Amino acid sequence: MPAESLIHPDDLPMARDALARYLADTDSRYQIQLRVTDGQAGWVWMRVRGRVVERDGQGAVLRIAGTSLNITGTRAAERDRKIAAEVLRSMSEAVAVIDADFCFVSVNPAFQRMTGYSESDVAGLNADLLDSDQHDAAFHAHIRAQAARTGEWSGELWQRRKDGEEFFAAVELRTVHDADLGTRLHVVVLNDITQHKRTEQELRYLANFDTLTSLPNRSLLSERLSRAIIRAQREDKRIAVLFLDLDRFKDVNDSLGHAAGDRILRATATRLQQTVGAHQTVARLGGDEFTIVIEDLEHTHDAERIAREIITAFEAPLLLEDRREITISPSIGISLYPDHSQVPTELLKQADTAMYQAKAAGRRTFMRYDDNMDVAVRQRATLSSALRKVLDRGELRLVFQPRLSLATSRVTGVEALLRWSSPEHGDIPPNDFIPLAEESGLILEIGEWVLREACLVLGRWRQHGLDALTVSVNVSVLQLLRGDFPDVVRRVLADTGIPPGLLELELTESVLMANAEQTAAKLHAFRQLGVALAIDDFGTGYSSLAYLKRLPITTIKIDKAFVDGLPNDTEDAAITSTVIAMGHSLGLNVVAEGVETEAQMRFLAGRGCDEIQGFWVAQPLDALQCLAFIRNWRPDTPARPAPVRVATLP
Ligand SMILES: Nc1nc2c(ncn2[C@@H]2O[C@H](COP(=O)(O)O[C@H]3[C@@H](O)[C@H](n4cnc5c(=O)[nH]c(N)nc54)O[C@@H]3COP(=O)(O)O)[C@@H](O)[C@H]2O)c(=O)[nH]1
Repeated sequence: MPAESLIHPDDLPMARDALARYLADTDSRYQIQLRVTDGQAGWVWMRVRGRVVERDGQGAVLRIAGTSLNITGTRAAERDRKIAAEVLRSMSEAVAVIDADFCFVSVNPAFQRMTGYSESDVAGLNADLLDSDQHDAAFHAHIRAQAARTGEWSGELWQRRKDGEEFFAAVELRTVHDADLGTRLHVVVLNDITQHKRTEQELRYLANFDTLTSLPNRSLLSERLSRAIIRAQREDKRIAVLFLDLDRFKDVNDSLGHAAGDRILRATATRLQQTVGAHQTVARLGGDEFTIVIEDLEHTHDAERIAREIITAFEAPLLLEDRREITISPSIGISLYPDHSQVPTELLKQADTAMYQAKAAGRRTFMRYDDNMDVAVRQRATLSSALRKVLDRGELRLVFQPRLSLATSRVTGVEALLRWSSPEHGDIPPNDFIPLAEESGLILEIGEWVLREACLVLGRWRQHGLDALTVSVNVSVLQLLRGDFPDVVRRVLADTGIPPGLLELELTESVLMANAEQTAAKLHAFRQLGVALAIDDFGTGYSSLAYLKRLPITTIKIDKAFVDGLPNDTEDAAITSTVIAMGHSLGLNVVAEGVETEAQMRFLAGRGCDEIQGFWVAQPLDALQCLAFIRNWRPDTPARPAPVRVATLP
């Protein structure tokens, strides 16, 4: 027993107490651990053991003998072991100690939480029970070989839990030498990073794919196009970039609602991928714009063939997820590597430009890029901005083309046709500026002006006694789908005093068919007003007889394209005869457009066509000329007077 002066003051009470208890026979042996000064600066831990070696006659202790052992080193090692065990126990990372044969020696609680295996489950078993099938045997063998050779391995790999579920783990393996066992042990630390990996994958997906259609987005498209160009350069191949935009998608979206719009976009994505095949890149750039990259082109006309196939594929209605069917057509622009550019962004821009030209050419078609298109695009932009000022500057006017009844030889009505005479750009044909007005939405304002002006002119003519004359006004799809067009018509009729039965609205066949459901309601509203409804350009769309029957149409106007070949072209003759018969069977009035010759007129009269319109009767005339024409017209004139021509744009 060391002298009390040498014992650490904190340990002295415990040492005294232990001695007292031993002497009182409470404890059978005397054994304590305490700090004792070594006489220098520090303290050493001693294990002190003692026992009574001499007593007096009354049994009182006279002498205790014992041993003191310096245990400073052992206590430090013990403390380190305890700390290490506690650290292992409380770690969130799973730790497994495995032997040189890769069999488990011990695992910590986090290992059990992560893998489902407790220490007793795995003790002595090979660590390959965690191997997942996501990696092949060679991969696992490689890790073990490296661990055995270098004493370390770190990386990420799939592991399998006790319940079979797989998890993605970040693994650190270090080999340590166990002096006690005289062997090498591998300490393996595992971190479950499955969630992290999923988030990373989701972020990568979001950065590269369009969430609505699951197609590659603009960023992945650019990457793929760049890679395709490198491949094509190496293999001396061609690439086509097809830029596709759905015709009038905005109107459909606005009228059917955005949920339906989303369904259309998804169905479009599927139709496109099915048409071009899974190996070609179909991407969505946003809105209703899609891009297709066709690799390994043999000939440039292969790109056009594919564009044609896409347009044909869209002739069949898209079946939406809610089982609704909708027909929508695409316009496609094509650019080619290396013919047009070798730069991805340029190719995309050129295909986009060509797509706009396809739209301008009447939609539902494709165009191959050429350098002149850039000039055309600039011209369109200039015209577009000039168009914004037409109404304020009074640059618009109407011309009127008479319509003749074949039964009575009387002029029954006129079609109002819009003209734009710009001081800067000259006379611009409606086929050039109406699509621009539709794109910008200006057609709503312009269309209302046309309607009001046509009714005002008819009102003036009625004062000259032409009180049975009708006026037809062309209506753009945008007017029909957007806003309150039936209210606009009602208001204009009320303001101008025109009886509703004298107004006819002309709608093109493709407009009616592509937006059948939404337009039907509006058409019924017009019919309730008493306004007549004509299908313009009949035969150029895809309307079915059954469908026509369901629409409250009053007139069919046979497109000029079918009249042109009359009377000799057998196909045109058959088509016009059928349309006339079909129209009559549905109780409709049939008008033939673009009649230019007497022979055409006689053929149509022979087939019972009700009315004709065209240069043979008269070109479109300004209001005064037209009034004069109608008033001078003699139904009983045996020989028709020479057709009226105007010097300016018809
Ligand atoms: N939404 C609106 N569209 C309009 C309006 N005004 C015209 N248009 C549409 O523009 C297209 C071109 O029209 P236009 O250049 O006026 O041509 C018309 C006639 O001039 C022409 N026509 C008539 N008869 C003959 C003929 O015998 N030969 C011949 N070569 N051309 C002829 O046809 C056009 C008539 O078109 P349609 O409407 O189909 O009856 C045209 O699509 C117009 O609809 C407007 O105010 N709003």
